[in-house]
Amino acid sequence: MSKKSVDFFYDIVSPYSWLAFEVICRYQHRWNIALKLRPFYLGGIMNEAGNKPPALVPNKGAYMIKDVARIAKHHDVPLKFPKNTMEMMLVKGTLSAQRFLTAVDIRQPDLLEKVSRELWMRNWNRDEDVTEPKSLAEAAKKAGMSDQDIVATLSLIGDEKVKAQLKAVTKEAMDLGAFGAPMLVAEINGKKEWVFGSDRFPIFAEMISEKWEGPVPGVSSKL
Ligand SMILES: N[C@@H](CCC(=O)N[C@@H](CS)C(=O)NCC(=O)O)C(=O)O
Repeated sequence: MSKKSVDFFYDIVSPYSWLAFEVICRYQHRWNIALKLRPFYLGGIMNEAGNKPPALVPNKGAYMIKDVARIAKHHDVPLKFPKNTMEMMLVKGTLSAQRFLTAVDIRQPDLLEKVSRELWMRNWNRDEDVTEPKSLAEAAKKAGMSDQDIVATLSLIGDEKVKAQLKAVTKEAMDLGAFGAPMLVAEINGKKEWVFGSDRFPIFAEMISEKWEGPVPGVSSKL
């Protein structure tokens, strides 16, 4: 049976995207799916959709810190809030990181999963920078990219082709109706259907007729 295509739209600024990313990566070889990782720019989505980061509502922001910590534990993802989350999200941002991931997708798509994870480890585990070329290079190195490829990939960050691809992927999500991250998209009866959030896997599994076995498949207590 041919594999069902699943697209995962994410931005490493988003902690819920990291949780969903680890889950869909765990399932990519358990479900009959062809997973395509789609780095997009959440800042662009927020602007275009007229939305704003949930943490800007003070009570929601305070709840999110607890919520994300609980889900991270439940999902077995080593997520820790950085000291200055707002600065990381809103001042420093992730535009260059998302362009870097786009360049990785163009040059070495097989490394996209590992480089994405290393960038999340930087901003959502070790409270390290993800804006400087040196930081992106360190993440790529940890992900197994060669020094020569790192130089070539970094040089593409400002390239029109990379900027255009990031814009196109962001627009593709917008055209589907995006307002946030993460998004899981599948083609069902010839039509693209999607869910928003790291908490919609049971529904998504049902949509694509696959079995949901919890965020850490194989561990029954995490169902
Ligand atoms: N309930 C969702 C929440 C996901 C979420 O809040 N994502 C943020 C980015 S980290 C977002 O884009 N929110 C937009 C919104 O809530 O309108 C989950 O558990 O994953």
